[in-house]
Amino acid sequence: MPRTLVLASNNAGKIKEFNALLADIGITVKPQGEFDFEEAEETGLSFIENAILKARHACAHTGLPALADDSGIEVDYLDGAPGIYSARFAGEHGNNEANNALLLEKLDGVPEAERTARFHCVLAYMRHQNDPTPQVFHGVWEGRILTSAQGQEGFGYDPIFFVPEQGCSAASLPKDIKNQISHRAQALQQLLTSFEQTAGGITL
Ligand SMILES: O=P(O)(O)OP(=O)(O)OP(=O)(O)OC[C@H]1O[C@@H](n2cnc3c(O)ncnc32)[C@H](O)[C@@H]1O
Ligand SMILES: [Mg+2]
Repeated sequence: MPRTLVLASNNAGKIKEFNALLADIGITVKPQGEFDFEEAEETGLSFIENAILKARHACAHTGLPALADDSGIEVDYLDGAPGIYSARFAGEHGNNEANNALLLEKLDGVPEAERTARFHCVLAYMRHQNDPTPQVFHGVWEGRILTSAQGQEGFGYDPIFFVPEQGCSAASLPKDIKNQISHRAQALQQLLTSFEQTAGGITL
């Protein structure tokens, strides 16, 4: 089990969720923003490629094991878009308001049954920059796109992502509930199970 790892993300919402999810397992999580290096160019054409690329970049710049998360929302009516481009869907990286407004606009008038969508979270764990066996975990959270924003919790597309099994938007969920059922929670649970199952966990 690594003692310290660098979280290869600059997304404040993700960092908050990872800190909550990894709090009591004795791992010190250092967001990459605490180090002084430029973030990786996300040139991959899939969540997996981007997650591996971000993890390897963070390992190379810190010498620490790295955990990266590449995630996004896949909307069936848009043939899977915005997908890996979720962070910059409306053109400006991280402008959640613009991203959500554009998604609502593109689905204007689309009936409920055709508004299905899912969040993907791919985690890549790397022991070092030349790790030949990065561990990859993939969580998927099914839902649909609302016609207007609901709720104040979470981040990104949460206010317009309806979670059928909860009967509300992801942004209306208490943090601890989202952290039990989300795409990120599912992927992280797979990682923690793999740590436990590997003899003595993944070593530094
Ligand atoms: O690459 P890093 O530094 O981790 O930060 P980022 O925000 O660029 O992250 P991604 O490239 O993985 O893009 C993910 C986008 O998908 C959205 N997203 C991911 N997880 C989400 C969640 O749990 N709830 C709502 N939106 C989410 C969010 O808008 C992010 O901007
Ligand atoms: Mg990104």
